[in-house]
Amino acid sequence: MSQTPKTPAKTSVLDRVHLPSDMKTLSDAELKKLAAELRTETISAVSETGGHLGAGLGVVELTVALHAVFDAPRDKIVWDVGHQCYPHKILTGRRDRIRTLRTEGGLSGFTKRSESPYDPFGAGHSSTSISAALGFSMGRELGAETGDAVAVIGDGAMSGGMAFEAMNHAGHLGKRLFVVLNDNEMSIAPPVGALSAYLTRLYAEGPMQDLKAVAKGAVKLLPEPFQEGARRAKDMLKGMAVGGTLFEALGFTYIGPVDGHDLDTLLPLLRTLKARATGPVLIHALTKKGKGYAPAEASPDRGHATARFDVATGAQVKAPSNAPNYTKVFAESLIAQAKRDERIVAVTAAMPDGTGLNLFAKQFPRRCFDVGIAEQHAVTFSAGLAASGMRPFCAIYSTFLQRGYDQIVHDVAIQRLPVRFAIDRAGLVGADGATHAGAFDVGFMSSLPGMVVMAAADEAELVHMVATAAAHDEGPIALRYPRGEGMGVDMPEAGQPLEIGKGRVVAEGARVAILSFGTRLAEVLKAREALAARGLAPTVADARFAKPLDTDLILRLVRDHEALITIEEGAIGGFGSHVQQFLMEQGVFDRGYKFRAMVLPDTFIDHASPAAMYRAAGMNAADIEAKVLDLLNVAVARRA
Ligand SMILES: Cc1ncc(C[n+]2csc(CCOP(=O)(O)OP(=O)(O)O)c2C)c(N)n1
Ligand SMILES: CC(=O)[C@@H](O)[C@H](O)COP(=O)(O)O
Ligand SMILES: [Mg+2]
Repeated sequence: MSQTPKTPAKTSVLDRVHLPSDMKTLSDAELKKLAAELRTETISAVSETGGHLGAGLGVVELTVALHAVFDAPRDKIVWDVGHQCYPHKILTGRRDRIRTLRTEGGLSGFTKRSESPYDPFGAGHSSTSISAALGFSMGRELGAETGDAVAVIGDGAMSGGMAFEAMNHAGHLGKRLFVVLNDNEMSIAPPVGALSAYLTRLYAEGPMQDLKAVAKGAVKLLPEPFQEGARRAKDMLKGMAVGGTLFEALGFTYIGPVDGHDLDTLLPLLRTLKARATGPVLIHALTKKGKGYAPAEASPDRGHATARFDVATGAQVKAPSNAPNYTKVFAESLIAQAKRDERIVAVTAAMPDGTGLNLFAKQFPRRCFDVGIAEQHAVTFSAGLAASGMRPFCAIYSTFLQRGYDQIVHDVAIQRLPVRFAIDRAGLVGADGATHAGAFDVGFMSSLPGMVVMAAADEAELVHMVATAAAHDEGPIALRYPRGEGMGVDMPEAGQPLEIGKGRVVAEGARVAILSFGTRLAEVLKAREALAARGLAPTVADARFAKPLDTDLILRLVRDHEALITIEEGAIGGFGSHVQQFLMEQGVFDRGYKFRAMVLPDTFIDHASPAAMYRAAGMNAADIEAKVLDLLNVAVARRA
């Protein structure tokens, strides 16, 4: 294992590199030095900001080699997911802002087109890079002013269906395209699946190839004088069970596996390929997640993501928690339900820790499935499980569930199968920003006939909602809950199924009613306190369900109040829209009734702290208070 780097470090070569063009005059020896300095700089930056660490450390040499050989931004280097792009950002004119990563107004933690011409394609979700790179490649064929296209994709992301759809198409088109498969034998958790086993076999059965042996794969691509030597290298390797068959069958020239940390291999290989390749090429590079930083290398997720940390010890600076987080409450509630109902099974798409299903898997290893980064499959697989008589909880972050929408419609909802969707990270997530915000699930789930959609107002409600989902055999049901800590409320001994489609009144008041869906309830109650001080305490209700709506409750609130406000942490087209539609059909607006729906603004909110995002979204107690006062035509002093 490598040693923890000492700081402060000298960065004499890195200091001379402001853009990749500055690397063109560096010798290979200097490029090696650059890689070492880049690694130190990455560790130092992430220690101050927190963020994705392990993936970036694993691609330091690849990043240096790609930028040394290719000509970005004319050549398009497309990073899959984008969580490994911090070293790339440092080399592409953003070193001076690298310590602003993932903070308000600072650099994004992913690639982002609006941030730099060196980020030709934005990311955050996985398995998109080959499709995007192929788009650039074909754009060039059709006359677009662009250079080579290079996709850098991890072994985890390669398990996503889109990657294969893209390779299938690229192989068919047969045009020049580079895919670097960055194989570190890790996703966030250890990778699962036959593909992962296949990749392992590719190098377990044959040694890692040095440049000479790599010529086996690249033989057609090497300059004529070298081809004979390369052929000999190939002959030497004959009989060795070196693979690449799958990729070759898809129409790619397969090269590898090569040591993705060895610049003596990477640089000449990429130079040769850049000079000679004509069709699609896949370079299989073996790397280590967390490479070069002992605490990251030693961590079970190889340092995937981290809070701020002390570089010398690796100790992370974490805020103390005051309440259990929603993910853990979900997992423990599900375990309790699964003890009573052996039909309950759980499905995650490569996020066992993130969804809490790692805890479920410990208790019920045979009843928990990690399907890899394959949300579409996760949904239809769950539908199949449900059709077989099982009762699957398909636990997927809101943002990643977007991938499986047709499957939710076609395979689950139309067939009314009892799949239970546990939608974690629903709402604003903070530092991961717009790509990871759970903004749309209420809209896309509650527009489906027969779907039951719940949102937990606090962690105790979540326990009851898991019980509700477990008891709901009639069709699909979804429960949403946010990232992070609960409210610190008293927890029930056991979850009790809620009556489907019924909300609850939390506090009686007058004139205005606020109907909350989800965890903004706490802010609503804060606003109520402030309004009470003015003698304007509103009635507050928790809808619990966006579908079916509690129409009795809504009509009662309308009947007894001058105005109704809904609030949810979701985009336009969700709970508030359904309430509005209902009231419209009832003719309530014909009488000039006052109604407002507080939803996330119609913009993608950039990364920031959750508090700043709520401020930007106008979702805080002060905003709710202002909305009530506005509806009641109460003049207030303008806030600074
Ligand atoms: C569609 C989608 N699902 C899940 C994720 C969460 N996620 C981010 S990185 C990652 C693992 C990626 O593994 P790999 O591609 O091998 O990259 P590595 O971190 O190993 O470098 C996962 C599951 C995501 N970003 N996008
Ligand atoms: C890159 C990626 O998609 C994940 O690593 C994501 O950042 C995880 O988010 P959580 O921290 O909310 O699990
Ligand atoms: Mg990986």
